[in-house]
Parts: sequence; C-alpha cells; structure tokens
Amino acid sequence: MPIVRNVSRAVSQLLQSPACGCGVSIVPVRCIGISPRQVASDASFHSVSFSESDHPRVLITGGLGQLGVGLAKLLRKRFGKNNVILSDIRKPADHVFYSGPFIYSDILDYKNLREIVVNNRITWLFHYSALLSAVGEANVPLARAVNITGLHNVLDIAAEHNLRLFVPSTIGAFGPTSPRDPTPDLCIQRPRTIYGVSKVHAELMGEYYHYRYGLDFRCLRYPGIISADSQPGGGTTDYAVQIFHDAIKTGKFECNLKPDTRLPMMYIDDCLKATLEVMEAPAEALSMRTYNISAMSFTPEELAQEVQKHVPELQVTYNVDTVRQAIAVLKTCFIMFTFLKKASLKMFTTVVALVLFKCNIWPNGPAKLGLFIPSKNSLTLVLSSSMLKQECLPLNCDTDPSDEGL
Ligand SMILES: NC(=O)c1ccc[n+]([C@@H]2O[C@H](COP(=O)([O-])OP(=O)(O)OC[C@H]3O[C@@H](n4cnc5c(N)ncnc54)[C@H](O)[C@@H]3O)[C@@H](O)[C@H]2O)c1
Ligand SMILES: C[C@@H](O)[C@H](N)C(=O)O
Repeated sequence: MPIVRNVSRAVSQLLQSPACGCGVSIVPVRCIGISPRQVASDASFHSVSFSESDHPRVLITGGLGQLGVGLAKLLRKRFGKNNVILSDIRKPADHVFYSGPFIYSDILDYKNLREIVVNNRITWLFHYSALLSAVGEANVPLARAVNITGLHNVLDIAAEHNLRLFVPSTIGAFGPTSPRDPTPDLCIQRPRTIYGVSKVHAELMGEYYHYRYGLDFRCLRYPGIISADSQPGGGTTDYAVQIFHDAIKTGKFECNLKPDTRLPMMYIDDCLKATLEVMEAPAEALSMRTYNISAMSFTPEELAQEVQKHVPELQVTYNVDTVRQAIAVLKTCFIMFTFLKKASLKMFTTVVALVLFKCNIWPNGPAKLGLFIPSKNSLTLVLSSSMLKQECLPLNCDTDPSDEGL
C-alpha cells in the first residue's frame, strides 16, 4: 500500500508541475535507458567555432515544400548558412542543394531522425513535414502516419534532446462549430478532415509535452500561404498561388473553388517572419503555446479581379472540385474579416502587387503603391515595415484590428 501511495503521489506531483525549466529529467518512455542525454555534452565529433556556438543549430523537416526553402533562407541569413539544415525525403533542386546543408530525413524513421539531431547537435527543430488537407483526404492512412506518427517521433526526440520545437498548425484545425470573426486562440476545434484532426492532435500533444516533460513547444496556426517562388503542396488554398503562375504562363486559370469561397491568407514572408519571431520570443513572453496569426481573407473572385487589373487578358473559369470545396467550407469558420475591410484590402492589393512584381509581371507596381523596393529580396522588409506593423494582428490578440480603427 505505501508503495502504491508513493507512486501515485509522485505521478500526481509530476503531472501538476509544468516541467519547463525546472530541471525535471523525465523524458518520453521510449527514450529512457538509451538517452543521448547520458553522453557528456562535450562529446562532439566536430570542432565548434565560437560564433557557431552562439547560434541555434537548426533542422527543418519537410523542408522542400512550399515553405521550407524560404524558411531556411531567412534562418541562414540570421544564424549562418551552416547552422541551418534542410531535410526531406525528396531530391532537392540544384539551387537548393548548393545553397546550404541538405540531408535526407524520413520523419517516420525514428532512429535516423535521432541520429541526425545528435550528430549535428541540433537545438531548434522546425517540423514542416505534413500531408496537407486535399492530399491528406485522398490518402488518409498516409496522412495519419506522416501527420500523427511522424509528429510523435519528432516530439519524443525534441523532448529527449531538449530542443526548441516549432510545429505549424493551420486554419484547418478549426471546424464548422468554431466561433468566427474573429476566431479566438482558444475555442471549439472540431475539424472534419484528417489534416485538421492531426493538427489539433499536434497542438494538444505539444502542449502536453510542454507541461509533462518541459518541452519548449511553439506553434502558430497559419492561414493559406501565398508565395511566388515555391509551389503549394496540395491544400485547398493552393488556387491563390496557382492563379499567378497561370496568369503568366497561359493567361487562363481554372479555379477549383466556388468564386465566393472566402479563406484567410498570408504572404509567405510575413508567415516566416512571424515564425522566427515566435521562436525567438523569450519564454516568459508566451502566455500560451499555440497562437492564431492572420493577415487578410478574400475570395477567388476578388483575387481574380485584382490580378486582372494587372493582367487584363486573364480568363478565369470555375470547375469546382467537390472535395476541396467541402474542405474549404469547413475552414471558412476561421475568418478574421467577413469582407475586405480597409486594412485587409490594403494588404490584399499590396500582396497581389508584390507577387506580380516577383513574377516579373508588374515591375512598377510596388512603386505605384508608394512602396520602395530596392531589390526583390527586400520584399519582406517593405511589407513588414509599411503594412504589417500597423495592420496585422499581434500574435496573441484575438480582436479584429479594423474594429479598432486601424
Ligand atoms: N502552405 C500553407 O498554406 C500552410 C498553411 C498552414 C499550415 N501549413 C503547414 O506548414 C508546414 C509546411 O507546409 P508546406 O506548404 O511547405 O507543405 P508541403 O506539402 O509543400 O511540403 C511538405 C513536405 O513534407 C515532406 N514529407 C512528406 N512525407 C515526409 C516524411 N515521411 N518525412 C519527411 N518529409 C516528408 C514532403 O516531401 C514535402 O516536401 C506543414 O506542416 C503544413 O501543414 C502550411
Ligand atoms: C491552409 C493550409 O493548411 C493548407 N494550405 C491547406 O489548404 O491545406
């Protein structure tokens, strides 16, 4: 009996104490006994220069998708080229391979992932591998494996090796019963896609590992991301990238969503900037582990009209994909702006101009909007300084900025 009492007391003490920073050396069960934490911290196979040791050593999983290469570029600028390792199960293009360290990593291979973390002395992990909403619905067993089993591997390795872990969530983590306009950080989440379900699972598991094992888990719910240089990986918001490419290549765009389907979106540079900011935030500044981020919401029809202002010959037709449409409708609950209000509209026109500028379609566009862009690489700076500081929601704010007269 006393033994049972002691065990239950110990368990309840552990469960009550957020392990964060208090030195509790418990790690997920499968790591006990073989934890590389037992290896002396100076048992490195590589010599480390002083400046290198000042920076985090970063691993990005699923890094060859729409977002990973841009994230690596941003992080390498900040922390040095060799401190940021891109990884994926696909073969990188030449320009990616030669731009910095790349390594094969399948997140379903636990031992291989652990070896990479140990051998490269990784301290920060950005977990980008996933099957997105539309491809996930087309292959539920694979989505379950990659998005759930893969996440479990990453969580255990991150907890075992004291990593700071970023896992992106999504607007797809909400569902038809979530409150809207604005959708708060904490609310009902009952998504009806395997993608959404796996992301809610990731949010909850990350928070659980934070309180149970002290894992430094950080998470942002991204809207649909718009990029010019990288292709989307099979989600419902892909149309908002494809339209720019089709406008340039063929002058014809067939949209797979209904013209009035409003979804939240964000320009890639702002998404990556927010990601870095939340990773660099001091722990005491974080009141939660998972936050919404938002920029603007628009419909395919509104986007088509805006692009047509610059590419008047663009012809847009609608051939609705029932699966994507159904997923999109589930996501529309996450709407910060029910129509394009002033602040959102300004951001929307700017993003369209910037993407067209990047695609070499509207070289004078940004200048006409009063934005000075010395080079294509300074787009983030321009967007951030001229627009977002005033108009984007702060990370932990759940109010609509346009309601505050911004
Ligand atoms: N792009 C968006 O609009 C958006 C919006 C919300 C959230 N997110 C999230 O951000 C992250 C990155 O998104 P993305 O758009 O770059 O995704 P993507 O689909 O373009 O790329 C995902 C990458 O994961 C890789 N991958 C698949 N299985 C793997 C495995 N077993 N091991 C290792 N890698 C594997 C793929 O090869 C691919 O390169 C994802 O977690 C996604 O859910 C993206
Ligand atoms: C929104 C995001 O999660 C992704 N682009 C999707 O549509 O699935």
